[in-house]
Amino acid sequence: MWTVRGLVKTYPGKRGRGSATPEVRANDHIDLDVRQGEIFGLLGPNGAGKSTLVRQLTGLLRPDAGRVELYGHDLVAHPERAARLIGYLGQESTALDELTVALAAETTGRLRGLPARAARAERDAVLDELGLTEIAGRPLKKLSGGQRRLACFAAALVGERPMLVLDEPTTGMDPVARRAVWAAVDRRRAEHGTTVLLVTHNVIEAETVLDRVAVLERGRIIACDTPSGLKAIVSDEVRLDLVWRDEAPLDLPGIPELRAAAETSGRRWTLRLPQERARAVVASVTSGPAFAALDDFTLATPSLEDVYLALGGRQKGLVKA
Ligand SMILES: Nc1ncnc2c1ncn2[C@@H]1O[C@H](COP(=O)(O)OP(=O)(O)OP(=O)(O)O)[C@@H](O)[C@H]1O
Repeated sequence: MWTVRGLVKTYPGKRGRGSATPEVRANDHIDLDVRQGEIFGLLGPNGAGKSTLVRQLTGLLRPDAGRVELYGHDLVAHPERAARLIGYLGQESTALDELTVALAAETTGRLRGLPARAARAERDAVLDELGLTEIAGRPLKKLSGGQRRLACFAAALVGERPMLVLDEPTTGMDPVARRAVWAAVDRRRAEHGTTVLLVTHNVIEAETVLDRVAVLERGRIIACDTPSGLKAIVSDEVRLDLVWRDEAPLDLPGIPELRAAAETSGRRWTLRLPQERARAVVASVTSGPAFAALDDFTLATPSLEDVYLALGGRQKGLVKA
């Protein structure tokens, strides 16, 4: 339904004495197929090229090379057609900031071709659905970050589109607002077969809501599958976190070897180990003198972040809760 082939985007470098910047290949031959009715995710660290990809898929940025087709429309040749097919929630909301929550939703509906009465009816229904009725009269710029994000999401829903593109929709939201977002997405999927493309850093959310996910790293897709299919890559591994009370007891046998294998952050050591080995390590640090130096430990099954690292992802901080 959404077909992307060989998409390339390079931002030119800047010349300048002492401040020259090199060109950036933000998308490097991307191929992608998003299917009708699925929630498809783009996961990757800062600067991986997610927003650049999304802006090309929505007709907002022209690719240097490649094809983007949505419902048979060529969006590279006809980017203006994207607006009729896609409800887009970008990272910034500046265009709506001066408006009240109600007016932002209503105006979006009108811009999408709804008659005045229908735009008002949809506005009221969406604000009610998302629990925004009480703050409907307040300007977006006077709301908290999470409230503003929810209001922009509400506006993106008015004037129903078959495709929703959401760039980090739940950033800054509390759990109640997050749940409202995912319930609204689910409802549209069940009632209208809406397809969703979701950009996220949040691996926990990704594992919960996505049908399939593409992992981006420096402009390339390094893996694409269901969350459980991706996790099968590292299924024999577990993550062991050790938190030391004070200094780690490096004088004890085995501890220096653990440190060499661990990713360390202050008193916390994170190890990704085969299950057998993890069991042996837990047995050794929870008995004898090492235990006295240990403050806490946790064993966890792999997350998409572990998959990202196993695939050769280099940047820490994929997770942004
Ligand atoms: N307008 C621009 N001009 C020059 N370089 C850009 C521009 N926009 C993005 N880039 C660069 O292109 C690369 C990809 O950026 P992009 O915003 O697509 O990444 P992202 O995965 O969406 O990151 P984030 O998670 O931080 O939003 C980065 O190296 C970024 O610095």
